[in-house]
Amino acid sequence: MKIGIGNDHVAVEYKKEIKKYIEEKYGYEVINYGTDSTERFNYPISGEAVANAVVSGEVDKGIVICGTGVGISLAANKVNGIRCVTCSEPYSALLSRQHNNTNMLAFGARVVGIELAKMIVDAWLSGEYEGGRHQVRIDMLKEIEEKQK
Ligand SMILES: O=C(CO)[C@H](O)[C@H](O)COP(=O)(O)O
Repeated sequence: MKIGIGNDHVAVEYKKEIKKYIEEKYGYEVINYGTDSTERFNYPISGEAVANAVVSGEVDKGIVICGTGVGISLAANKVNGIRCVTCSEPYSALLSRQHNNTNMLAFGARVVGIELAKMIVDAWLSGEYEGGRHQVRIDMLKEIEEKQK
């Protein structure tokens, strides 16, 4: 499993800790698409970079972090094929995998403490898409994307 990770200037140390956590706990390869500098860095750059890596298959899933998780998830969700959830608790993270087949997770370094963020990551990584009745809704999301082309 390969995970792409991205962040802005707000979440540099936070990103490093989440990256290390996933590598050590799961043994997954975590590829960094974010900034390692605390100089102001515009979140759409890394949101789009991780999203492109997910849709191209360069990585299997993506995790993106900014101050609130909002801006960077908006950027990711602009890329066709991305379903990025912004979470501040584990329940939605898990259900977003089971029902919405999310391929990216976002959270806010200014919102969610690092230990809660690890619980959100655990819930999200453990969730398996259930398909069935949910697939028609995923197909409808795809249709919305197609209509925009
Ligand atoms: O949360 C964010 C986007 O949703 C950004 O991290 C936040 O807007 C950055 O703010 P500033 O430039 O004041 O550090």
